[in-house]
Amino acid sequence: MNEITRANRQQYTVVVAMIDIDHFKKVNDTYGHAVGDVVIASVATLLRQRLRQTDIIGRYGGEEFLVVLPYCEAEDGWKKLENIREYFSRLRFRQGDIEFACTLSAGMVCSADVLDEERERLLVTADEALYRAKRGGRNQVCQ
Ligand SMILES: Nc1nc2c(ncn2[C@@H]2O[C@H](COP(=O)(O)OP(=O)(O)OP(=O)(O)O)[C@@H](O)[C@H]2O)c(=O)[nH]1
Repeated sequence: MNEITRANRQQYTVVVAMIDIDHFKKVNDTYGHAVGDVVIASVATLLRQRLRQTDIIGRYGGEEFLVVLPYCEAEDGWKKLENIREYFSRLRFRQGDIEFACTLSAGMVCSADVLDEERERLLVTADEALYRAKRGGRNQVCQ
């Protein structure tokens, strides 16, 4: 998490977000692992298309992504993630004649909104927000 350390040192705000496809096990179980992989790849493409080149996008485990947005305020970060969430929910995937849709949940935190001593654990805080998004019904961005 060099970017977070740098942001703390140089005092610019950074948004950290965890993004997770909803009920993904069901996608695999219903349509197969290969189709699941297509869904994961589409999230990666969407993130690359909708975020800046200087933003950091990483795959964090199976169907989970971690993004770090340097020089980004909470409001702006939330809007970007909400836009990605909305767009993804409107995508349609196919397996033969069957068409289906997926949703994703995201948890985010902005470094400006946490105490100094908590800046090192932005990832944990973002993960807690993701948990709230899941518990709150999924297909939403929580901070
Ligand atoms: N197709 C595919 N599946 C993967 C990959 N990595 C992990 N998975 C699957 O992703 C699923 C993750 O499911 P869970 O974490 O249990 O949660 P979920 O079904 O997404 O439900 P919620 O996160 O609670 O909405 C598991 O079934 C994994 O096998 C991958 O690279 N490709």
